[in-house]
Parts: sequence; structure tokens; C-alpha cells
Amino acid sequence: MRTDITLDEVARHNKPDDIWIVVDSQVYDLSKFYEMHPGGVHVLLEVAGKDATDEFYSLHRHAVLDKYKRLRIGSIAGQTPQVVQEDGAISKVPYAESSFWMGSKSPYYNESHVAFRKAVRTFIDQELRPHAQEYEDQGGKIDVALFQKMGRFGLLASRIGPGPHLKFVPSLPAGIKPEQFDYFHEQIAHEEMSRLGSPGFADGLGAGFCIGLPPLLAFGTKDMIQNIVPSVLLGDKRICLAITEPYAGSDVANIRATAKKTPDGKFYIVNGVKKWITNGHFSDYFVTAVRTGGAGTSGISMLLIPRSEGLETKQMKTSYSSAAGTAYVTYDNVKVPVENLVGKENAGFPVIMFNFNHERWYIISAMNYASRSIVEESFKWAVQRRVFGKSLIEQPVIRFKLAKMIAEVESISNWLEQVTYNMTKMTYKEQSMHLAGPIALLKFQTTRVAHDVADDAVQILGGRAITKTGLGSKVEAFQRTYKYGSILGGSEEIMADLGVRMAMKQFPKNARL
Ligand code: HEM
Repeated sequence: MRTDITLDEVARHNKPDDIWIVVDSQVYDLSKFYEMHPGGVHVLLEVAGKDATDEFYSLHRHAVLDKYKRLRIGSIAGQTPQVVQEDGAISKVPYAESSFWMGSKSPYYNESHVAFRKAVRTFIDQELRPHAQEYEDQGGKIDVALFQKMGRFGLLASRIGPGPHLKFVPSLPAGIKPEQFDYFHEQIAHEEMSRLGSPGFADGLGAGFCIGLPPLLAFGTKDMIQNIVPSVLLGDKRICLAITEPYAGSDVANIRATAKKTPDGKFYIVNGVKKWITNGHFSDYFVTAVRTGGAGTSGISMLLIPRSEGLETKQMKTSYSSAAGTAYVTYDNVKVPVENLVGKENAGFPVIMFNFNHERWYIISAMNYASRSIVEESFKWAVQRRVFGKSLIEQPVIRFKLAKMIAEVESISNWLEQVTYNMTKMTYKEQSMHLAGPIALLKFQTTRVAHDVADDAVQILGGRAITKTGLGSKVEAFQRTYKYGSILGGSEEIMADLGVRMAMKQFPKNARL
């Protein structure tokens, strides 16, 4: 690769079939590429032989240069690239990271969290990001090799909290010891996955797992923990949680799928349907809520159902990528050994409730970092975009929008860290008692903020934000999918209501104005 190219030399390559351009000090030979250029031939001819850095960055994401690095032939003598995007790097764009990571003091984080985020981000940049856009656009089943890489790296195990399961994997990111691992590490793992900016692909890589495996860890039999849990944590097998039905979403108490015992008492025969089951289309195991008793909450049981005869999954066409494997699941006389009961018969409702706080907290962690990455996208664009003779950021109306986005996202981060801290100090049972209300309200607020962020970001990026490829692709994906967070794990309205109902339980009887 040459390092002695001069601008004069570049200037001589300025005709069709002989086009060199400079982008950020690097020289690209587009002679063979220009007829394939998605933006057309003419735009390239206009800048042939010139430094086209400004033109390039006003029309493309930096990632285009990585993808087409084969066109690079060298660099301008004495110049080095100014735009550097290193794998695993923490962003320097103000508010692109939560405050501790931007240099602020924090009582919550230590060196292990810093090393953990760095290791996870580097892994994601190197192993997952290169596949993200293709899966996001084209959908399809995610290669099991990616799950296995995540599993062996310890990233899957890191997404379901501290606990004995961490010992089932060879190591954790950055060599963190299982006994060092806390909910802040887990929060970071969720944040980093959502930062990918490819929501369907990111959810495909474990949203079902994050809610499907915890019930087995807490209520599963020894056999399940020894024989099934490790294969899922290592990424060899996939699991999902199957509760929601066409008839019952947030109204879990009214599920209709049934499990009837065979006369010999050895099996359950399961019949029914489940809908919107994330990762269901490619899962090997379905942790399924079924009705084994009468109406209401006291007639529900949880069963671990392997993909087997009578269980079928159909890919659902939702707003986001089919890479998430969102499925319609049908159970047609599926024979399940009674040993596959998770917890006790007719005591499935507490199993479902047990994990809801963790699920909601996980959604908050992921959703708010996704919102934050949209703040970063909007900020970068506002600074680099020139319109009416000045950059967008010089317009007060744009600064106001950014101010609102930043302030809202920062508030969520601070409340979230405070909740996470409390989680590190409480047992799971205490968390349910003391944190269910705050987590519900925080989830409600997080998805309201995501709504505002999506709205403002679309206005800042304009047409790019409604275009699936190119500069606005991340904002486009966000504005199309942020609503998932306001429905999954309990709708926004139910969260708000629960938060206030929980507060009412603490309301002093003698409080008066
Ligand atoms: C290394 C050099 C370049 C490569 C590899 C490249 C590649 C691409 C690619 C892959 C796209 C599709 C959209 C996207 O993914 O962002 C695109 C679009 C485009 N490119 Fe380039 N390009 C290069 C340089 C340039 C330059 C120097 C200009 C203009 C002066 C230009 C103008 C355009 C235009 C106008 C579009 C369409 C943008 C739109 O749809 O809004 N390209 N280019």
C-alpha cells in the first residue's frame, strides 16, 4: 500500500475508466467500481481526481469505506486519517455514552465494568457487527455458529444476571470471575447488544434466551440444569419463552393453551397456540405456559417443551427483521413427559411473575442505550450536515431537539443505575417487593422517551430516517421498532398502572394535605 501519493498525482486520474478520489487522506481507485456505484457514475466523475471527503461523508456512513477497503490503493504523503473508528472504542461524542463512560465520577462502576464493556464491545464490533446489516435486511435463521461464539465468549451467560449458571461457561468477557459479576455487568451486556443498531438481529441473538432460560435456572429440575442449561448457555441450543397467545397478552391469567395428563400420569398432552414468541422460529426449547387446572392464575403451569412432534412454528411478519425469529407456535397433541414441569403443577403463575421484573429491567437497559445511540446519530448528523449555508447544529430549533433528547436519556440512565444498584443489594425476592413499582415506572418512562427520541431524530435526519440504507439506516430501524419496548414485558399503560398501584401499597393511611 503506497504512502507517497500526492494530490497532483491524484488529479491526473480524473476521467471515466481512470478515477481516483481522496477520502480522509486515503486514496481510492474507483476505475473498476464506478459503473457499479449505487449513487451513479456522474457524481463520481464530478469529484474524480479530487479530495472528496466532504462529499463522501455527506452521503455515506463511514462503514462504507470499511466494506470497500479493497478499492483503497494508498494514502496522501504526510497525511493520516482523521475519522478513526476502532473496534471496541468508547465514543467521544458528548452524551453518546452514559456519564461515567464520558469521564464523570460514579459510585457504581469499577475497573471490572470498564474492562467488561471494552471486551463486549470489541467482540460485538468484530464478531457480530459485520453480519448485522445483512441479517437485519434479509432476515433468515441466524447461523448457530454466532450463538456458539457468543456462548463460549460468555456473552449469553452474562445476559441473565449473577448466579451459579456463570460457572457453566469456560470464561466471562474480560476474564471477569463469576463471583465478581454483578447486575451492572449484565446491564452493560444488554446496552452493548442494543447499541448494534440492528434491533431484529440483536433480539434474534438472545431476546428469547434472556427471558426463557431464567425460569429453568430458578425452578427447573436438577436434570434440566445439568443437561439442558449448559447447552443453551454455550449457544449450542436455543430456548424461548412461550406465554403470549392471540387471546392473552399482558392478561396472562387468561391463557388458553391446555396440558392434560394421560391416564397413566406419565405425560401431558399439550394443545393450543402461542403468538409473538421471540426466537421461537428457531428455538429447540419452548418454556410454555399452559392451563393444567381451572380458570385464572391458579390453574397455570409451566412446561419445558422440546421441539417435537406436533409442535410447529411459523415465522411472523412483524415490523422488524425476521432475524428475530418471531413465531406463531402451534401445539397439536404434543406429548410432554411430566418430568418437564417447571416448578409445581398449577403454580406456574408465580414462575411467570418471578422473572417479569428482570425482563422489564433488561428491556429498559437495552432500550435506553438504543435511544442513546440515536442521540449520537442525531448529534453527528447535526454537526456534519450543512444546509442553508451553515451546519444544522447552528439552528436553535435543532439544538432544542437535541437538548430534549439528551436530557431525557440522561434522566433514564441515572434512575436505571440507581435501580441496578439496588438490585445488587437485594435478593430476588426483595427485588420483587421493593423494585417492581420503580421498574414498572422506569420502563414506562423509558419507552415514552424512546418515542420522543425517535420523533426528534426523524425530524433531524429528514428523509434519511425513513430510508433503510445509507446514512439514516440506524435511525430508520429505531423509529420503526422502538414500539416493541412499549409492548413487550407489559404494555406502557400496564406499567404505569402497576407503578402507581405498587406505590399505593406503601401509601400511609394518615397522609393528608
Ligand atoms: C470509496 C468511494 C465510494 C464508495 C465505496 C461508495 C459507495 C457507495 C454505496 C455503497 C452507496 C449506497 C448507499 C450506502 O450504502 O451508503 C453509495 C451511494 C451514493 N454515493 Fe457513493 N461511494 C463512494 C464515493 C462517493 C463519492 C465521492 C460521491 C459523491 C461525490 C458519492 C455519491 C453517492 C451518492 C449520491 C449516493 C446515493 C446516496 C443516497 O441514496 O442518498 N459516492 N455509494
